[in-house]
Amino acid sequence: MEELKKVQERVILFAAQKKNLKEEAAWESLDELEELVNTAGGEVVAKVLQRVDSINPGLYIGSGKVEEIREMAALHDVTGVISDDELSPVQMRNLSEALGIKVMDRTLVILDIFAQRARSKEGKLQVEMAQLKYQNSRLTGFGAMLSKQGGGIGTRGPGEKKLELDKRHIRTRMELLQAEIDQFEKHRQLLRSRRQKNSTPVVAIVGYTNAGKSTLLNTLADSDIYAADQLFATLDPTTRAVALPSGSEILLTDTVGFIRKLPHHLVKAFYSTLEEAKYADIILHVVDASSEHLATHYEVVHETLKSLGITDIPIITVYNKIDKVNEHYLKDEQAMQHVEISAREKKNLEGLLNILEEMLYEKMKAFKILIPYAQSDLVAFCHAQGERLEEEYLNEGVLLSGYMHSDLFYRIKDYIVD
Ligand SMILES: Nc1nc2c(ncn2[C@@H]2O[C@H](COP(=O)(O)OP(=O)(O)OP(=O)(O)O)[C@@H](O)[C@H]2O)c(=O)[nH]1
Ligand SMILES: [Mg+2]
Repeated sequence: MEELKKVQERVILFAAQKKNLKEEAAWESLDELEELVNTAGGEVVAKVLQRVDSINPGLYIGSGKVEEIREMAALHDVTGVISDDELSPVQMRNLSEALGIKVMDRTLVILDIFAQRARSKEGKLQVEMAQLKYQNSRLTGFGAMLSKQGGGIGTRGPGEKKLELDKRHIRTRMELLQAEIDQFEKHRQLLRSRRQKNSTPVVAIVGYTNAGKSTLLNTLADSDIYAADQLFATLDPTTRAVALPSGSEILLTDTVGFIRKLPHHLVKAFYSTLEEAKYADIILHVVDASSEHLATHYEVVHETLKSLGITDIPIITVYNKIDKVNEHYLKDEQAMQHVEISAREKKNLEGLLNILEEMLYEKMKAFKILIPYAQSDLVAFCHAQGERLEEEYLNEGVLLSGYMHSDLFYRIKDYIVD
């Protein structure tokens, strides 16, 4: 493995803001890009926003603005520039020719952070795959430029491997990766079907990056997975068992955070592990209630869920960091359920668990049945599907009482006693 040169990036960020969009939103997005760059280890020297009627297909921004950035770059001795929107291969090539320095975009920065953060084998495979897809379409300008540069944002692979830049190699490598990813996929399906048989309810925690998802899982499951004040602290999903107030158990899964402007194909690549959420019984949408950008975050999460095909799972909106909030904030009155908590200060966790339990078991109904001893399979069925069971051995058979999902009542209806 080749050692990568450690390059301290000093960059200028830039964005084209279409006139029909609010200027405030464009700055908000640029500020977030700065946070991403800092997370990736770079330093932002300046931020440039240009209002445009339409996006320049050749350069993304106007040529006058490009010249302005070129002068600014020379003056501040920067190593590169980063666009807030994903650049087309053509725009990237033209811009790097015009500026003579490394040209990057938001997608590349996110990929770079993911490359540094991936821990699991599957996570690493997925990041590498997404990086190769990104590069494959940009080899003409971008690849040559990266080889010249030899380090910095966009050149790191999972585990600091140097990225392969040859087109033929990329294709072969992508096929190999896909085969391995498929294996993981199958394995996950198997685990999932086992869990379904087990009937332990699965609850997935989703939300914007840095909302406090991992902190919530840690508090509830008394675990110590990595949680930190940075974007994309979590990349690999983690599942822990958590006891509800009644004593029954759920499986709680933490997931990778969402962010605005993530291109669709990347959503698919990175969020395939979010399939766990797709099969969850309930989704906890954790929102940082103290963020001034709460409304955007909220929307991005709902949009991303929709693009992943997750539309019919009940969502509990969890307003987190309530300890930091003192003014009124936007509340989602539309949400089926919402609750205010502080994961870090352990405030109102019982409230959250109670709502969770209520929602999970609202379709559970009490039953009391008498099963003849010959029907031991039915007793086993009740043990698998029932909750809070009590049993008594009588002469005629087993007297069982407890709670069961009403959809399953047809299996026991012949044995019901008052
Ligand atoms: N004040 C306050 N801070 C919190 C609370 N919950 C989490 N945090 C802080 O918010 C930061 C982000 O928390 P994480 O749990 O890592 O957030 P996450 O949603 O898992 O973030 P990613 O994995 O990066 O997407 C950390 O510094 C936490 O200490 C809370 O209830 N109150
Ligand atoms: Mg996390």
